[in-house]
Amino acid sequence: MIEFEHVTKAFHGKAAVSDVSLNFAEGAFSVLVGTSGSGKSTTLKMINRMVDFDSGMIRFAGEPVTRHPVTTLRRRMGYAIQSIGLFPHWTVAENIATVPRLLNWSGKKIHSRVIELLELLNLDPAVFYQRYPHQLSGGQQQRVGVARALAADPEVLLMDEPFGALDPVTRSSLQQEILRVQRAQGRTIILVTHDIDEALALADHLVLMDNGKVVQQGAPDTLLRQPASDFVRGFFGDSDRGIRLLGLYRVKNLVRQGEAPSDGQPVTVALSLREALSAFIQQARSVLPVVNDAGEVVGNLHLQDVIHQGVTP
Ligand SMILES: Nc1ncnc2c1ncn2[C@@H]1O[C@H](COP(=O)(O)OP(=O)(O)OP(=O)(O)O)[C@@H](O)[C@H]1O
Repeated sequence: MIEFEHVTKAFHGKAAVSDVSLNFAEGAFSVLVGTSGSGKSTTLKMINRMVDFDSGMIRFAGEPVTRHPVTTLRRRMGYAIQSIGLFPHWTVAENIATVPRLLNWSGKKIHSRVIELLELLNLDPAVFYQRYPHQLSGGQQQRVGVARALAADPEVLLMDEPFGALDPVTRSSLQQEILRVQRAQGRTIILVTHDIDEALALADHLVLMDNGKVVQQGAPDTLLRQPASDFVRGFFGDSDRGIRLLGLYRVKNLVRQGEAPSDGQPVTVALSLREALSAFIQQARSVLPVVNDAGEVVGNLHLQDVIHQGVTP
């Protein structure tokens, strides 16, 4: 859906992005991670032409982005950033309605969409609808920024550290919400983050950048199991790779069915193996029963199977 071919961008003679070739597939959740100053934000901003590239080519839906009028691009691509850029003299509702208003939606449709998004992002409409940005906490402003980006149901969502100022609980629930939206509606999402665990939790397609270049890209599992260089290995923390791999798998992948249910507090099929490992340690057991979403016992989980799954070469 979005293709980079040998794209280069320099600021004041210094390359920020060098010879980057990438393909962001339709419906995929792509995540850019990397060291500070490695060119992630610049890469993102070149997609909706907030920054122009110097050489190479970027295509959106088969056409060079330079052939799409900037206004059209911005309507088709939602954009959410950490330092959120809400309009200070507009209420929360007006901010969220920015693009729907540009698209001439009816007042009624805009109102119901704003309510729906406030609820989605856990902001009580009765409290927040009429507030102004300066009356919100940083995390609430960020959520309004995400709501604004989602408002007109864009084909592509570009997000630059959108959850940066959130506490871990809100951050995790918003991550789940974005994943749900992406899976349910097949949205193409490209997200920049510093947070390795966030990147691993969200990405179908992970792009690791360093010094303006793509160092490795692929499924998270591939980057963890087959790091292309010592830099990649070090980036994911050599000693944490096994634990991080466990975060990519669910209990349901390893259930041993047909065994007599073990003693112990059950784990659920949807739990990550990383969380299941904590349950083994907390309960000082090597086998735990597994329950499905309806709470029925479906088999056992063995600690040795979990450990095996987290073994890296
Ligand atoms: N508008 C600009 N003017 C001059 N230099 C810039 C500009 N934007 C980015 N740069 C430089 O380009 C390089 C890449 O910056 P970019 O913001 O893309 O990196 P990043 O990977 O997103 O960094 P971070 O994770 O720290 O946000 C950096 O060296 C930065 O200083």
